[in-house]
Amino acid sequence: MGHLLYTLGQVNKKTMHKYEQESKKLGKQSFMYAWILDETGEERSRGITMDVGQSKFETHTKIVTLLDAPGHKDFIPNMITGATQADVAILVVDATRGEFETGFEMEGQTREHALLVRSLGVNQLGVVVNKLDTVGWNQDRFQEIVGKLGTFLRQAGFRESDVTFVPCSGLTGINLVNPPTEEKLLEWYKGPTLLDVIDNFRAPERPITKPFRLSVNDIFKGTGSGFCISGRVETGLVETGDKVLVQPQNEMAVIKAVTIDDVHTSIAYAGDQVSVTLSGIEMQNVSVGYILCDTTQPIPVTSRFEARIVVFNIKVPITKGFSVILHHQSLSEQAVITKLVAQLHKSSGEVVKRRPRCLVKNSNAVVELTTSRPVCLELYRDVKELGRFMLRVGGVTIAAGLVTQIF
Ligand SMILES: Nc1nc2c(ncn2[C@@H]2O[C@H](COP(=O)(O)OP(=O)(O)OP(=O)(O)O)[C@@H](O)[C@H]2O)c(=O)[nH]1
Repeated sequence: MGHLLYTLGQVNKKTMHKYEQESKKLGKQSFMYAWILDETGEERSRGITMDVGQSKFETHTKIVTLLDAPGHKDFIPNMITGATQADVAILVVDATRGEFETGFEMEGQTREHALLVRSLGVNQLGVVVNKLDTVGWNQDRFQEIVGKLGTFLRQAGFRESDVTFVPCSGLTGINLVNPPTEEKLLEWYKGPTLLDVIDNFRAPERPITKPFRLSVNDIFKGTGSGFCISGRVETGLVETGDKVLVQPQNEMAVIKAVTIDDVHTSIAYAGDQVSVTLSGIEMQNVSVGYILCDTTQPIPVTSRFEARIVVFNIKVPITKGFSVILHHQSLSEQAVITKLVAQLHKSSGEVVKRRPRCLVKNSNAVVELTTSRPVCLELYRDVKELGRFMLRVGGVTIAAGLVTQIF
């Protein structure tokens, strides 16, 4: 993605030259493009993304916000933060022999990432089959990956027509932005570049007529009075001067300023990534994961709710009293599965068993959850974006869920 941004002119030559020199000094020159999005010293020295990097670029038909999410399994909570804000996703796999296989095995991250983005509501996917230069642009290798991953993605709930595979080399830049000149690739590939794939995504519909909700992803001191929070407007719209309710804190605040991409604006709509300056509330009373919302139609706050869950490939069956971490937007909160209400048929959704003793891998169920502190949730049928969540245990995602009832 760093190389794509550079080719699109989003990074100036001087900065790129600096990254090249500095990465060379550390013996990590091959990471010079990764440094465009990995900005912290630790990310650069370890050579991995840890937090969500954000940047912007344009295609023929769209202005795109890129959220570069970490791939390493230690940073899945950050990846979830990125994925919950995403309309579409690009899944990058390494075509090098052995590397794709490692990522695709049971414990690898390729499956988990694909399942997570699908469970979080992303249904259009571009799959970058990267590093094809390491296998001499071999068509059979590309097809092998398309075959294996394609089958898995269909099982994960992606429609075949919504998934596009694209052969690339992030290092050399081949087939990222410009049509390839590499002879070995041209022999068999006539498809889109990565930028074309992004340009061809359908723009999602924005729920701008629903009551205002903004999920807080970051909090920081601004330059003037008050402080700033950044996040995505999930539903509705927000204007400078608006009074908003900060939940679950149940405190009022005033929007002093709204900025999108560092430019002041008076109004922001559902789907916009924004920073807003808040006043009338103490900075320490706002946390990541909180929701700013409409004062007359506030978001429900609860510690007990019912949900339909899809259980992933777990080793230990889920029983009543099971402790989990609930991931909802940017929030992670301790929770307990307090009731196993019913086990459902995987495809029809009909109840196959009431009050099951346990839930095994790959099953569907209705459960009741209790969180240790109140959280902001919506019913999935009212606001999809705020009615979804993930459950994790010991660093592993065990289930994805939809809120069906709030108590
Ligand atoms: N040979 C080759 N190497 C590549 C290619 N793309 C990336 N690399 C190298 O792979 C390494 C990892 O690149 P990153 O961009 O940090 O990979 P990432 O997938 O973002 O990894 P995380 O930051 O952990 O999510 C760097 O040394 C890159 O130069 C490619 O197409 N061909």
